[in-house]
Amino acid sequence: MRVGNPAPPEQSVLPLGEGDGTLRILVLGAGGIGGYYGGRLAAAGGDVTFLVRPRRAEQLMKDGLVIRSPLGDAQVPVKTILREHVQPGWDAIIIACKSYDLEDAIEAVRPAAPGALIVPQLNGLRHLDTLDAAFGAEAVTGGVAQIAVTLDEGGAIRHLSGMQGFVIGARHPAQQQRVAALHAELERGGFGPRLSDVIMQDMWEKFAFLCTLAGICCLMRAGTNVIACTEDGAALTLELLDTCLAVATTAGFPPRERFLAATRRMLTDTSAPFAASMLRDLQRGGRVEADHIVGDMLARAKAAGLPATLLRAAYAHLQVYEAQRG
Ligand SMILES: NC(=O)C1=CN([C@@H]2O[C@H](COP(=O)(O)OP(=O)(O)OC[C@H]3O[C@@H](n4cnc5c(N)ncnc54)[C@H](OP(=O)(O)O)[C@@H]3O)[C@@H](O)[C@H]2O)C=CC1
Ligand SMILES: CC(C)(CO)C(=O)C(=O)O
Repeated sequence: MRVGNPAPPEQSVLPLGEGDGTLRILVLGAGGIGGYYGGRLAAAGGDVTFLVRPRRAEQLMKDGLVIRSPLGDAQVPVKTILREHVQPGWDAIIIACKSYDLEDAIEAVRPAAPGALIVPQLNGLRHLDTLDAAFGAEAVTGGVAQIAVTLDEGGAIRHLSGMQGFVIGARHPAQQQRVAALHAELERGGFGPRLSDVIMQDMWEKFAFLCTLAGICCLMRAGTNVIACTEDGAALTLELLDTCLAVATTAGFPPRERFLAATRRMLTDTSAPFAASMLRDLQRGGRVEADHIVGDMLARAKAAGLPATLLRAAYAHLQVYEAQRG
């Protein structure tokens, strides 16, 4: 791994393409998701620049991007840029912020967007509509992150398990070639990106799984392994999953058998700690993506006339948390 001090943010951005076929990738946010995948790609020699805010830029300049992972640690000097210096000239822009920061993130990347694929890696679905409205549906790909990561207080990315899945796929025929080229470039990062030809199916399945996980973990303030040890914990978790899957099915994305079996097993496994990133955010008193995940699923359930008692309870619980947080 390369280690050292990168150039100051203002000086660190290269002008348009270097002509060697390497794709120029801008990553919005060097938190858990952006930092992990962008960091892995940068460590492997990819042309990655992080669009960050001043505090994170200073941290990255001082320490480089630090990854602590059971799959191998890394400390990588990375290029950063502040929003006031952003210009066009990117092949892809990976959006890796929380949903509540999306509007601001859109304004930050807007000058970089002409000609670039917009590659969101947020959980949920509703961000696709927001990004389509901002950049045009032909620019915005689908994406799923299958990983558990968190940014620690010192600015290091903590990878919490050996899982590191990254799925991308075209949502529009006009994107297909460029998405395939981006996938090939991401392979350099060593995290095994998967190119999906059914990305909306993948996104719906992840949405249903995550909404169940976040909903039940936050409601019970515990991981699914603890919940599943109680008298009704596993049954309640699977009931919530059924509601989310009914919403997905109504939207035209019934779950595939393999997903269903694996998800049921994972959500009721008592052998190893497992919790949603939303529970970690809540336990440290931070903001949560309640509206984007649980609220959105509930709105869709209501619109479809589906019974959703547990989903309503989970969302009410998160809204109470947010109200008390102030
Ligand atoms: N963490 C996980 O395990 C997983 C997360 N996800 C999803 O990925 C998405 C991102 O989550 P995660 O990486 O955990 O979140 P983090 O909070 O760790 O990282 C988000 C980063 O985005 C940065 N950011 C936000 N707005 C801007 C902006 N305008 N300009 C520059 N930087 C900005 C924040 O910067 P700053 O530090 O300055 O606030 C922050 O560092 C979420 O939708 C989440 O649900 C999906 C799978 C797993
Ligand atoms: C469930 C998990 C870890 C899968 O990637 C996730 O997306 C999250 O906790 O936000």
